[in-house]
Amino acid sequence: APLPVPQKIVATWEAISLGRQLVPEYFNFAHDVLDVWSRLEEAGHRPPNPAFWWVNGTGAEIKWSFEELGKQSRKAANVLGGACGLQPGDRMMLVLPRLPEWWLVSVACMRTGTVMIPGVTQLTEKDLKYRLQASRAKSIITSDSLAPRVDAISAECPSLQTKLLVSDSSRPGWLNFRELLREASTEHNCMRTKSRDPLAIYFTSGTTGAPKMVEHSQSSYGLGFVASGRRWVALTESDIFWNTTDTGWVKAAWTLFSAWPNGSCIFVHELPRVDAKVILNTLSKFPITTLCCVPTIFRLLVQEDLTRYQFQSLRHCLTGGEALNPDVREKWKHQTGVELYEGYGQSETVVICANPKGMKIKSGSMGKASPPYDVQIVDDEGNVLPPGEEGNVAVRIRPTRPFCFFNCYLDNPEKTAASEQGDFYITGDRARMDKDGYFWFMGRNDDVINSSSYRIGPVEVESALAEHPAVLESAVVSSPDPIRGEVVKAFIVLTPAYSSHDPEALTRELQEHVKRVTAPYKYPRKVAFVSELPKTVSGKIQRSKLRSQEWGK
Ligand SMILES: Nc1ncnc2c1ncn2[C@@H]1O[C@H](COP(=O)(O)OP(=O)(O)OP(=O)(O)O)[C@@H](O)[C@H]1O
Repeated sequence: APLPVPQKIVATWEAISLGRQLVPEYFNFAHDVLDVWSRLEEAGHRPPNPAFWWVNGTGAEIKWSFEELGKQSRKAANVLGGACGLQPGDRMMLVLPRLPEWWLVSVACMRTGTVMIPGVTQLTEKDLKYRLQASRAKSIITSDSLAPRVDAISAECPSLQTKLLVSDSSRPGWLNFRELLREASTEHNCMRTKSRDPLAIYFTSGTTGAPKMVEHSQSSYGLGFVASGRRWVALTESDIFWNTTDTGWVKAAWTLFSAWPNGSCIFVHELPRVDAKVILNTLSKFPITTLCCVPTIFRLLVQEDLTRYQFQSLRHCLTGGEALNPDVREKWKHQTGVELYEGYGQSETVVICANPKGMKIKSGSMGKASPPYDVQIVDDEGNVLPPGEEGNVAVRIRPTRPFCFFNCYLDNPEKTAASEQGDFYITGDRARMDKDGYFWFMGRNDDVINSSSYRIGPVEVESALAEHPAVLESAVVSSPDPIRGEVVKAFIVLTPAYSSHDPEALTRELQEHVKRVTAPYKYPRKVAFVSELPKTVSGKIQRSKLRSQEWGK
């Protein structure tokens, strides 16, 4: 029997996403995906759930169908092309809290061919100046809290022509986006972009040297997540997908490009700060079917009494961005009945490894290579290593560079070249692959500890510590030692129940515990109890900060 219309259309995108069908020469996500869903919705091919659902936790709510999203984003496109004076190919910084305007402006950028540069709202004046200068952005859109920081540096950013404010009040020198949007026309002709045209630029977090600009194309993002959205995120047109990520992080784009091609609803909570109870209450109150959070948040959630909540619609959970400790996955699954599916990727890529729904999970593994990527473990010369051996996680880019891959590090051919070795792109992460094709993350290259010629991955030690009831979370790094050169040191945040225990006795107990659950040489010879761990805005543990502190550099 012929497939119903939406399934047939999505199947075509999925085939492209999997590398089984050629990427079309022209592609624009707004025109070729969102406007198509608008028509499918109108023809009754979609349940009546919204395409976008935003709440702020204090009663305000916004729901848009694909039709309404189309209308609002065409208005927004007219603001960018009109008052804002943006031409196709111009760049715009997009730094907003989790406000509906972030999604509107993202789509408006697609409609006008504007290259968006998302950033997090924690950017300082210095960060903003660096980003505006390096990217030569013509425009920036932000909210009240960041506007003064932009004003302080905008004179030093000669390319910056317009500043757009998302606010109910006005500010001298700024265009008011909400006012302009109200008056804008709903008629707009979508720009006909080529698949290879730039769509977005992301600044890496710059843990090593100045942040680099990662450029993605209309198709790398626009079509690169359809298959993983279907298989790993397991989305269909009746799903409601909540990812708690900050808008400035690639995960917000991953969510957009996974959910909307599959006809799913993107759910957003403004979440001014991460609060476990707010997250759990939101999951109870709204018919969210699919949840994605970084492991840090799941670590917080499993500390709560989850049996007090009823998640009526929740059926699929995901995590990624850093390693998931098996203990956290088990606790979540045990208390909610819902499995936690881990994925792995980078700003430079789409999903590199994942645990698609239904695949057997090996606890502690980040899953198998996600097609169309050919993922291998290679040595420093780019030679493929056999199963079981530790090496660099690498994605094959020769003879064929996957379409769903970054174009380059902008204005930085040396860095682009340095990220390649033989036929591969080198991620900078260390792992091994087992004979069944599952990948086991060890750590970032720089985070791996060399102690008395043993190589120790921090994640394994942290996961061992996580199994002990005293440990809320931990970061394991190398620390100098006069005899061994370097040793394992664990920075540990205790659970409330253990916070007043005798630190020396607890240190010994935790050391014995690690010796019992992993190879004894991996145990932390040094232990420090701390009240919190340094983290990036996206919630990742910054081991490099602790390491520099240990080594005094
Ligand atoms: N499931 C996972 N398990 C372990 N690590 C992960 C996982 N998912 C992502 N990561 C880590 O996150 C990295 C990608 O993160 P991202 O591209 O956001 O930039 P970043 O590494 O935080 O920034 P920068 O490259 O500037 O340091 C991966 O290379 C890996 O180290």
